[in-house]
Amino acid sequence: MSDAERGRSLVEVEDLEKYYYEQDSLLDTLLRREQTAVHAVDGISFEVEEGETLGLVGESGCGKSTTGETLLDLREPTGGTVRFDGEPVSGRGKAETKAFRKRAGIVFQDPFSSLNPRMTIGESIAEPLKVHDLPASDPDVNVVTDVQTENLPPGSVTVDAADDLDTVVEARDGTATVHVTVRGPEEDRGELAAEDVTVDVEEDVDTGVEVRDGTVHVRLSVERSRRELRRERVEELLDRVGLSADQYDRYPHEFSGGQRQRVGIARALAVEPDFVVLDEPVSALDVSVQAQILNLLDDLQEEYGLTYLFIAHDLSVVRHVCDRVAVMYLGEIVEVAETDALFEDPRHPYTQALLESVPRADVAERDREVHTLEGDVPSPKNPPSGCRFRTRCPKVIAPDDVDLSQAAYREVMDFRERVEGLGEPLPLDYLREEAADAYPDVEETEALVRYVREEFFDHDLDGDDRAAVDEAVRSLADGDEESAVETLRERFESVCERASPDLDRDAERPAACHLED
Ligand SMILES: Nc1ncnc2c1ncn2[C@@H]1O[C@H](COP(=O)(O)OP(=O)(O)OP(=O)(O)O)[C@@H](O)[C@H]1O
Repeated sequence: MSDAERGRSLVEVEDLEKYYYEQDSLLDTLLRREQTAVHAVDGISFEVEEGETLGLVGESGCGKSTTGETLLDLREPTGGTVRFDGEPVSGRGKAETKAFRKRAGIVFQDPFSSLNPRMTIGESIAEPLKVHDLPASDPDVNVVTDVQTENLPPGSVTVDAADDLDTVVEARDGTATVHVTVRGPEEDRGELAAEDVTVDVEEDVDTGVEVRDGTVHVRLSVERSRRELRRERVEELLDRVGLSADQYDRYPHEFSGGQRQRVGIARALAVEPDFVVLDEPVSALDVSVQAQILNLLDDLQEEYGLTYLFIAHDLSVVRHVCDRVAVMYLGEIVEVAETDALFEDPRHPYTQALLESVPRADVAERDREVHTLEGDVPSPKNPPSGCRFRTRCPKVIAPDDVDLSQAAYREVMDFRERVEGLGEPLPLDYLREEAADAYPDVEETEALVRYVREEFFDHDLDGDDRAAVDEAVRSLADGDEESAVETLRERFESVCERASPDLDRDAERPAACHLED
């Protein structure tokens, strides 16, 4: 979509936090220890503009689904606000919540587990219609008729349309127009009777004709029951999502993954929402089917003027679908950009690393050096200080007087983490034994110093860098962990661990990285 078409924020997220609390063990419960908070979403702000598709990407466990579910008021936020069309989504009354649920829906990754296996797919799609008592007439919609007459004198026809015709006639800009043609007999047979008149209506409405005093009175109405109307609506939806009306009575297990996802989409669209969270809608599907579903989502967006939040871990999917992309890491948004800008010039090292791991079709590109992301996302129970990506970042900023390659600096940082008890603990007794075996003629502590340097550092350390590491190992040998931590911190502490970089949303290219400061 063009920039001119976008602009108004439909969803506004401000400092949103969602923590999960879980007791670690039975012992914690018995001792009434304080619960550990899982910082799934930790202070994010962004907006989704009307009519756009905003991508939300990041590795598994970064908090994408939690964000989507909190946006839809399916989870209560721990802090911050979500506004939909200017109104806060949580803490509202029953009626307002119901009205919001009609306007905002979700498509899940796995349509099989989100569809009730005991319901036919028609029933599944009809369910939200039932909940919202639909189809129903909208009092704000004006029903009008567009009448053509044939073989009848001017002014001899009146057409009366019931107010609720908008339940079956699609409204555009607040008006539902019914197109009617009323025909009289080809030849004049004297006095006109109702049987001589035919009424054709383009839309699917019921008609009644009476002739009184030479005037034809046509009545347009909907005579079908709500149940019949629902079935019709579901059949239309099935057709619209690429299935067929006669599949209404089939069960989910009779469908392929792609077909089930089409059902999931029809179910989400049944109540004609404005906003849909697509939570990894194609991740569970074969690659060949993915494109079909993405095309369908695209067509439906165009047709119904939908706004999407598209959650994905796979950047390659996002590229062709999203107008803008927000990149999430460990509960935070680290970069937001227009899709093309993000792919052509990613600013945050995490975005760069995610892009590096996207497989390229291009043969020339396949040979390029790939720095895929190493390790896992750290636990959101105890996120790293400062920049959360720093423990895996290939561009951590060393202090000015530390002149080490990034690889050497990374080794120091990883070692420091272990000394600080954040990574895997150092097996000190084992290292002592190994050091004594390796250097039997060297004093015990000095042997450990040498051994640790050899074991943990592939890159050479010189001068003050080496002195700081050696000094820290001596402190460890003395059982003084605190001094070891302090010595290493004094020499090597990075701005990336000291301060959390902000995402300046007013910047031309917002990226929460100290390299952008
Ligand atoms: N109900 C819960 N209780 C406790 N922790 C939870 C709960 N739901 C999610 N989490 C944790 O919150 C973090 C964020 O999870 P979330 O599912 O939102 O991430 P995600 O980016 O969507 O990942 P995925 O793609 O794997 O779903 C994870 O560490 C997850 O383990």
